[in-house]
Formats: sequence, C-alpha cells, structure tokens
Amino acid sequence: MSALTASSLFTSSALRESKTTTTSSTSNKNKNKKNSSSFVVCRSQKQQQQKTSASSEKSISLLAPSSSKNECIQQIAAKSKAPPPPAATGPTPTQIAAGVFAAAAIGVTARKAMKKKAKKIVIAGAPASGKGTQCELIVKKFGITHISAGDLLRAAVAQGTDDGLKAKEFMDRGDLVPDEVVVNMVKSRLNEPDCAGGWLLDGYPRSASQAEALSSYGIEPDLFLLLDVPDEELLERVVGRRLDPVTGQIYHLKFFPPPDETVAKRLTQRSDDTEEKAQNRLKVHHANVNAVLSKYKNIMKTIDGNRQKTTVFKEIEGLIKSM
Ligand SMILES: Nc1ncnc2c1ncn2[C@@H]1O[C@H](COP(=O)(O)OP(=O)(O)O)[C@@H](O)[C@H]1O
Repeated sequence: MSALTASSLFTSSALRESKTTTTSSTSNKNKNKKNSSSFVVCRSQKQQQQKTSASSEKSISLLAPSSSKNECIQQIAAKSKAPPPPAATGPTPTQIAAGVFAAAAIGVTARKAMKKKAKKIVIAGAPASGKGTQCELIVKKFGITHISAGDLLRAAVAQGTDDGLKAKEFMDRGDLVPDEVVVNMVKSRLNEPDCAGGWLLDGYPRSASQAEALSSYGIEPDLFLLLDVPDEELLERVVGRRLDPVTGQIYHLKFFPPPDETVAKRLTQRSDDTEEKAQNRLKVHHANVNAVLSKYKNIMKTIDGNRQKTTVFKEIEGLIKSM
C-alpha cells in the first residue's frame, strides 16, 4: 500500500429542508386607480370563521373589483358590529403581501423538513476496515449523528462504570462484550434526541442476537454498509495503528508516520491493537458477520474498503444520497 493510500486510511479522528389571503400589491393598487377591472380579494365574516374552524384549503375567497374594496370592508364590519378599519393605518398592501409570501415560504420549508426522511444507517466491517474514517466523512457531509459501539464502551471503561468494568476484560481479549452490557447502552444512545433525525451506527449489531435485540425495539436501519478489506491488509493496518492522545490523530507507523520525534514519542497503541488480539478480533468478526448480514441482506451494500478513503467515500456518498 502506498504511503498516500495509507495516510488516507489513517487520518480519522481518534474516537471518532397561499393562497388568497392577499388584498393587493402596490402595483395592483396603482393599476386599480386606472383600471376598474383589477381585483382585490375580500373574505366575508362567515368565510373567516370557516378559515379558523377548518383548514386553509377549505376557505373561500371573494374576488371583487378593487373599486368595491371599501364597500366590501364596510359590509363585513357592519355584520360583525365592529368598526371599519381606519383607512390609512395598519400594514401597507406591500407589507401584507410580503407577510403572506413569508408565511407561505415558511409553510413550504416546514413541509419539506417533515417530508425529509431520517437516514438510519449501519456501517459494519472487520477491525481497521475504515469504519471510523468513513463515519467521520459521512458525519461531515450529511450531519448524521454517529454512534460507535466501541467508543461507547471505551467511554464506559474510562469512566469506570459497572458496565465499563464488565466490558473491559472482553475488550482486552478482543472478544465481543456481552449483550447485557452493550445492547442497552446502544439502545439508550439511539433514544437520545440527537438521533431523532437519523443515525449512523458503527460497530453494532455485531451478532445475530444484537440484530434481533435492535428489531425487538422497533429500530430498523434503511441501509447496511459493509466495508470489505482482505484480512492480511487489516492485520497490517491494526498492528501499526497509533493514537496521538494530544490531537486525537490516528497514525500508522509504516503508512502514515507521525510528523516528528515529539509526536512519535507520545503515541499510544490501543490495548487491543496487538497482533494476537487483532487475530482474535478478526476471528470473532468472521464468526458473527454472516448472521448479521443475512438479517440485513435486503438493505446491504458491500463496499470495497481496500481503496483510498476518498474513493471509498464517493461510493458511500452516492448510496446515502439515493436513500
Ligand atoms: N457491538 C458490539 N458488541 C460487543 N462488543 C463490542 C461491540 N462493539 C465493540 N465491541 C467491543 O469493543 C472492541 C473495540 O471495538 P471497535 O472500537 O469498534 O473496534 P473494531 O471495529 O476495530 O473491533 C471490540 O473488539 C469489542 O470487544
């Protein structure tokens, strides 16, 4: 692999969208003086009531020559026992028209936003297949909430919570953390408000039981991305992976070395990034992945992850855009 390819693969962060209420426009007002065939829209009291008691689509508007505008207003006011509006006060026709158009625009925007479908995506792949890197690019492009099961677990370990203590020994070995810990952790995170607009779930589900648990909570993704990278490549990526705890930058000793000695000296290695543990993580991945894939085969897209990160992302971007 070239240094360029590798640097692309290892630059991820470490932890990874009227009708007819208008009276007249200014230009109409001017035209009305010259042209009696110009129209303004008036609405009777009854029609006003219809508007408030029913949806705007059901309201009926009265088209009248502009010359009878005042007469019309007087009639409506008399019926409603309310005094007629003062002739020269209140918003000008231009202001009213602007308000109507603004309200209509807001309505259209709100409807578009409501129609915009939340994107629910799962990204899967073996250890070091580039999930974190692609997640970072997806979040940047689409603003979707990223949830990494591995990050949730590492945070629990760092905080020393009960779940964290339970998870640690499994993570250290490269084994899957038991469902009793990870399932609720992910479910709770998916129920947080920032996930209402969609989510990108990374590293979950990793087993048939986790996939079943997700379904049992009524949580179903619309797209399942699988990053496919040969095992030999994965192992090389894993064992050379290093973290700069100061900047969060991920380097690779061979493919994307640190820029200078100072940075090189402070690099740390994930405790499960040793060859032995990575071998086990790969074994665990292969043992479980097929069960997960069979559950999501209708929405699954396999991506060749053994390419530059920008090339991989282009393919993913196209798939997400077409959702
Ligand atoms: N869905 C999960 N179920 C059980 N354990 C998990 C899950 N996701 C992550 N883990 C644990 O956290 C470790 C690190 O996961 P992660 O950061 O996603 O890295 P990788 O994808 O390289 O395995 C895994 O080896 C495993 O021990």
